[in-house]
Amino acid sequence: MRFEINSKNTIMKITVVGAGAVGASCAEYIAIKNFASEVVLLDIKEGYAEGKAMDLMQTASLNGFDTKITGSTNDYAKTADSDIVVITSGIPRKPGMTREELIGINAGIVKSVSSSLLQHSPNAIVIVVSNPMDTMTYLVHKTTSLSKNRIIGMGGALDSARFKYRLAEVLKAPISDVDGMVIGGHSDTGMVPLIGHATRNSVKVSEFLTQEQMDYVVEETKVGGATLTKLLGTSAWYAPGAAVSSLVHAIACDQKKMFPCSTFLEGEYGLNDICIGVPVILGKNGIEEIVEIELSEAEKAKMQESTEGVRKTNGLLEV
Ligand SMILES: NC(=O)C1=CN([C@@H]2O[C@H](COP(=O)(O)OP(=O)(O)OC[C@H]3O[C@@H](n4cnc5c(N)ncnc54)[C@H](O)[C@@H]3O)[C@@H](O)[C@H]2O)C=CC1
Ligand SMILES: O=C([O-])CC(=O)C(=O)O
Repeated sequence: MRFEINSKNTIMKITVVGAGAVGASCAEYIAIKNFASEVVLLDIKEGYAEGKAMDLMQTASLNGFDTKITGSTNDYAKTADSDIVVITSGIPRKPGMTREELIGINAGIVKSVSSSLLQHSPNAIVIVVSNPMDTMTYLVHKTTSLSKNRIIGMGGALDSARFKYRLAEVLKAPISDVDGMVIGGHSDTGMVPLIGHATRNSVKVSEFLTQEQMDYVVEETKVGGATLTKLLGTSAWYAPGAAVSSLVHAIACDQKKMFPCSTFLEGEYGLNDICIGVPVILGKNGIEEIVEIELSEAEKAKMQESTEGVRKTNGLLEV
């Protein structure tokens, strides 16, 4: 075995619920990064997770990983003692839909899945992916007894990756040259790409780009998921899977990396009783710190607007 040694110096078990497009992509990236001993894929569809796990395991000798991937049809006993659990179960949107429209079906799924997972892994760190993600993260917060540092919503890591893709496009620069972050709600209107903070090799992008180019980057970033949904007929999975695997890696290997994640706020950014995307430090304890950065008045106003959108969706929950 040649696993990267994680912080606990132990082996890591990770469960991914939902063996669909995002869940399988996430499992694949986790395996390829070779830091986990075991990934359990679980799905409600008979044989589906077992099939995906077998297919992925048959890439192991080709891709050079030792992570063991197993599948389970709704048997949570097989997920017992997971260190990290990822919830991707639920329906994706179709072209023309918003993420918020998924709440009716996905809230029930996320509530029952998180409860089943925690019965077998009461100390797990939970990463919520199912949409509408900020509201599903809030739901897990409200319906489980997990401490807030162990409940993490994935959206900002993906949105930031799309932001960097668009920045690189207009800058005509390699993506490795650009840096930028998206905070706020994970929705078509609620994302707040921090264009004023974005850089190319530490130089603000405003030095290179016109206002029109920066507006283009911001708008394309916000509708990044909708653009792909229109092209694919369902929502994206490669970048979402890669984004989740980056969060899992940061936690499993105690990397103390900063990502924008949806987290329960208690006064940070002047906000309370909401899960929304802000920069956090991820390590072995999950969210180890919420980082409060200085926002401009315009950014604060956008964050406020985003908050109102998330609260409206939270209001549809029956908790
Ligand atoms: N937060 C984010 O950045 C992103 C979120 N998403 C969301 O992730 C979710 C999954 O998307 P896809 O993988 O594309 O969908 P998919 O339809 O390919 O896969 C979902 C899987 O969940 C399973 N499932 C449904 N109910 C279940 C239950 N009760 N227990 C276990 N498994 C169950 C289904 O059988 C299916 O295999 C969607 O809600 C989507 O909107 C997708 C991309 C990015
Ligand atoms: O667009 C969607 O519905 C799925 C998602 O959250 C994303 O890809 O950002």
